[in-house]
Amino acid sequence: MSQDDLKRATARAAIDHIAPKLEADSIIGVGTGSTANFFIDYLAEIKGRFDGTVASSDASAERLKSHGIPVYDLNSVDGIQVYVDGADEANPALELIKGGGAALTREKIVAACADEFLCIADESKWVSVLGHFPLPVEVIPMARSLVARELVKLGGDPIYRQGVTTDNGNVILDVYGLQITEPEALEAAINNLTGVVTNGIFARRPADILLLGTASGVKTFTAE
Ligand SMILES: O=C[C@H](O)[C@H](O)[C@H](O)COP(=O)(O)O
Repeated sequence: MSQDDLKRATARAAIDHIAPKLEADSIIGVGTGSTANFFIDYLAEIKGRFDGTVASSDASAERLKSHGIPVYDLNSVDGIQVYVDGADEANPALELIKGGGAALTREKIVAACADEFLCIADESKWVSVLGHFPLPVEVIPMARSLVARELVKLGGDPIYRQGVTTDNGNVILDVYGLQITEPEALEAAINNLTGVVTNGIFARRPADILLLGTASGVKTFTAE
């Protein structure tokens, strides 16, 4: 089975998970990335069984609209029933690293609004300790060097992601070399640096459920 097959399987499982709970006024939060894209394509098969979506990126909004699925501004909806998104890493507490596609800030905002956060990922994303994947940090452009120096003091090796501007007009530093043994503390410490918009650790708001695509089928995890 290819990695894409595993992503498709977990995206399909997400549809099976949410479909029975949908109502005519349901709003679904939709994430960003290749796994989320498979989810969007399957979501099109059940459009009309929910009201619409809130997207975590311009790219996902465009893909949703291309399928004729309504996309709302977050400020115009009362709540989000479920948020479905991929991840770059997930640990047994369902804490995540996200932002490989530079969408981390809007993803974190939509996740924070959601009653349930359903993470969909292939088994390559499963780790015991977060940090092998370089941690994305969204930074106000003029603060890039300042924040990079502070990240070095925290033990990381930040690399500027050349040529990438986020949907919010900011830049990304990818931080290598972190062994994230205390995700919630590091998430808070990095977010507290002047010039940081947010970082890709999702520990304050971890996933509620992880659907992990494996060679032996999709496995369901809840936080330990
Ligand atoms: O910014 C991007 C998001 O955090 C993605 O959810 C994450 O990078 C996983 O993407 P993919 O499903 O393509 O592996």
